[in-house]
Amino acid sequence: MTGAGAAMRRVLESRERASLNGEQVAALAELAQRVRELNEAVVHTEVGADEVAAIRDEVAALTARLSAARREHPPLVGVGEDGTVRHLASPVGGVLNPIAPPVAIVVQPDGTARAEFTLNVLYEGPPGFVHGGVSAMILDQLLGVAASANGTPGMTATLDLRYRRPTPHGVPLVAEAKVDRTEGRKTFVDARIIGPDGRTTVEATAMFVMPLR
Ligand SMILES: CCCCC/C=C\C/C=C\C/C=C\C/C=C\CCCC(=O)SCCNC(=O)CCNC(=O)[C@H](O)C(C)(C)COP(=O)(O)OP(=O)(O)OC[C@H]1O[C@@H](n2cnc3c(N)ncnc32)[C@H](O)[C@@H]1OP(=O)(O)O
Repeated sequence: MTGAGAAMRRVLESRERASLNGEQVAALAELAQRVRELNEAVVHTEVGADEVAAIRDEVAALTARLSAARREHPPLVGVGEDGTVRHLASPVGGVLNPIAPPVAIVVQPDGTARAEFTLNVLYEGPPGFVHGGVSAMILDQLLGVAASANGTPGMTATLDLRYRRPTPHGVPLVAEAKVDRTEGRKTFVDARIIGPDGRTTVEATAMFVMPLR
């Protein structure tokens, strides 16, 4: 394992996060997906007030059932040789996190972190378009994964964004990030979101700094 990977492992282990097996992850991921659908249905519903009240009580009862046995911290899965870790409850693409937009990041052989995804109305800012903070969050994650895949993970120290044109929701988007260079504990990464017409909507550059301990 690289020094960076070992450092990441120490950071993660110090937080005493549980690991789940594949079957447990799959079952909880399906639950999270149903809750994601519930979230969207809440935003769009036009059912009457009595039905809203009845559903509210049913949801509260389900929350109570799930809370009958609780972990202190959300679980994580696996730390790879390159220092990467699958953060199951990540707010970006975390399969167990019902508020996470469905952004599955794949690292390509040349080190580019890439994701294809469609955002629904839950992530809307200006009507018809993605909230700028959501774009920033997705790019931060992608930038961080690229830094980790490079064997130089770190904390986001700077994140610069340029919103070139509005990012539409409800249509397929692509985001990609690639390490530009490293300088000691610092890793500089570039990223962008690309709209369905192939034009860049948001550009980002970030500097990640590996904490000393
Ligand atoms: C190894 C563990 C890394 C943890 C990774 C995180 C998550 C793990 C999970 C999954 C991994 C997979 C993918 C990644 C996923 C997502 C990415 C999202 C990441 C985040 O969501 S993360 C949250 C937001 N992020 C913070 O919460 C940072 C708070 N902050 C700090 O934790 C410290 O601030 C830190 C560590 C940044 C630096 O602390 P430090 O003590 O090591 O720094 P120090 O002073 O020694 O500086 C050393 C050199 O960096 C320069 N420098 C430092 N900071 C600078 C700045 N802001 N601007 C310009 N230059 C800066 C100095 O100027 C000096 O430069 P020079 O050497 O040239 O003089």
